Amino acid sequence: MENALTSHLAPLQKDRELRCKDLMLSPLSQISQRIWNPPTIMPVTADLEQPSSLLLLAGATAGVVCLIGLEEVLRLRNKAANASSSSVDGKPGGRPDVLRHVTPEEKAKLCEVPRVKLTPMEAFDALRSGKDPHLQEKWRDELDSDVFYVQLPLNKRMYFCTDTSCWDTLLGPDGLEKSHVHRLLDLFGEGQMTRTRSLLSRKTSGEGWHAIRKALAPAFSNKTLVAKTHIYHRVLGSFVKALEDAADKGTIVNMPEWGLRYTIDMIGEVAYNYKFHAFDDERNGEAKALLRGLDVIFRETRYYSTHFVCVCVCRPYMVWKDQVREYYQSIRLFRDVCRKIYRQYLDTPPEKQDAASIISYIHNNPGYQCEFEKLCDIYTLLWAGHDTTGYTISWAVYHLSSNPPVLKKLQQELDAAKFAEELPSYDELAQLPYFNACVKEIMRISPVVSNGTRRQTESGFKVTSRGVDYWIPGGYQMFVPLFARLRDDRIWGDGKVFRPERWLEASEEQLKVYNKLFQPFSIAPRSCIAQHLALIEVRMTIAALFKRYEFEITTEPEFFYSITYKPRGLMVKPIKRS
Ligand code: HEM
Repeated sequence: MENALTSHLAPLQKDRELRCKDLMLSPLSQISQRIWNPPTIMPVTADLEQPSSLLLLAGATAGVVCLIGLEEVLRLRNKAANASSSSVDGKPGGRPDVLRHVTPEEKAKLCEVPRVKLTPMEAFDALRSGKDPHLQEKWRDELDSDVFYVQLPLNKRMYFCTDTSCWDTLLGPDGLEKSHVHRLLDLFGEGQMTRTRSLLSRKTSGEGWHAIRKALAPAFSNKTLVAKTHIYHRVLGSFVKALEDAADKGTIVNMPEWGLRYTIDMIGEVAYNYKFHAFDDERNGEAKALLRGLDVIFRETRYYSTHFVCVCVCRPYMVWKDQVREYYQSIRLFRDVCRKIYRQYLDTPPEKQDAASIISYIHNNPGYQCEFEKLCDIYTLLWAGHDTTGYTISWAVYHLSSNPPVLKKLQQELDAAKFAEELPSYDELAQLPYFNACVKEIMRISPVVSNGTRRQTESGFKVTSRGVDYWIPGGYQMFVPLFARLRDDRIWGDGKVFRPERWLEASEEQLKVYNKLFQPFSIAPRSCIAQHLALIEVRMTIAALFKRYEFEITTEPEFFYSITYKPRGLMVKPIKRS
């Protein structure tokens, strides 16, 4: 792993300094990058026998202690402020006014949220390991409550609300803000202690999110995306060809890995006109190194969920851990590849730039304050744009291959359909009811963004669930897991069973309820900006794969959660259909 990463880093790093000057226009960003960009500071490679390294380590330790203390002081201050601001007559700042209209008298009558019966260390381990993606469902059933919290070490808590009726209140336009975790620590460390953040992590109000999203929206409209069908077909064509070779040779395929190779190719071309050549054995070194690197990043990023400040500050000093070195190498590789993508775009003469590509919309977006902010969204879209779709395709292979009667029915429909070209178009697929029911069912039972994202309880507020009024204190992280909504037996009857027929058999009334609750892309205003892109890609791919192949599962997957929900280790043998 290290060799693969290092060999791809070396050439990219050659003109790194130059590009940093070029792209990070803000001097503040440059300075903070240098100070806080862990790969460039000493400790990761520190020679512990050098007195200077020891001094640095001692200084860093003192810094960590101060930061943890500072964080706690800020939390307590926030708590005190919330206690006084939770009245109707106060004029509190921030957004969730709807949530906080509770008088002190009312507050006294509210119930305390039940705590998950785990010690802080047990809760930390359970969340960090990612081995049980259905934890929140389990905790909900154990406590018989849709609102609960886990206590974590260092006096931290995470709140969860699995009640679907609270969804609009918590995530809707007047709902909770994005978590302050993102303010300190954006994905891949780029936002660490800097003012830069990505579309995914900006607060809904006051951080330019609205302007940026509005200017990016046309790039993700159905019309713009459907016009790129030739690109989807080209990339999908190489994936189908690779599977054909595997089928001819009887090769067993690691489906999640292949899914990600395919979707990184797709997002590279659709969004950035950049070719990763992930299925070309001669040229796929960069893509392979990048995907392995991202796997390392996600593994490490799990620690952020619980103790982000400690992790973000301490990790660079964990010199004895190989995985920490790998983590920073991977971040470096990821950043450098994104810079290369942006450089390639900037070097393209304007008349040859594709004005409808997502990178053009990023580059010409007046919402960003500097080039570095644009780069942050190039990272975000590259990551979010392949991981989610890649694992959805793997889930499709898993569910359809594990349910032969469903697969048979689906293939009958696909066989009967007439497609104008070899690969189907978006409009042609829209005409296939059973196929569309299968796609919905896959995304219902295995929503890749199963936890939603974290939100922040900026001030204390009231939540009513199952007729009980709870008081949620301010200053904590809150999760509104998608799983709970999409797999809840109280809504779906047999929520944990894969049954596409439910979408076709439901009465009109029932279907209305299902469609309202089926929100794998979350709800406005922070719903997925790329949902049309995701649906086009996922639909076309599922249709193309299952029209040609069947997949024999040779190794059952391990259900795993780390940022996204994954069927880890799913091995399949593609078999050509006669
Ligand atoms: C099956 C595929 C996908 C699923 C299930 C999915 C799901 C989601 C969900 C649930 C959110 C909301 C997170 C929150 O509550 O804060 C989200 C946001 C987002 N997604 Fe996706 N997504 C998918 C594909 C993609 C793709 C292909 C891209 C990029 C090309 C993308 C980019 C983003 C971005 C940038 C946001 C943040 C939007 C904002 O806050 O304004 N997603 N996605």
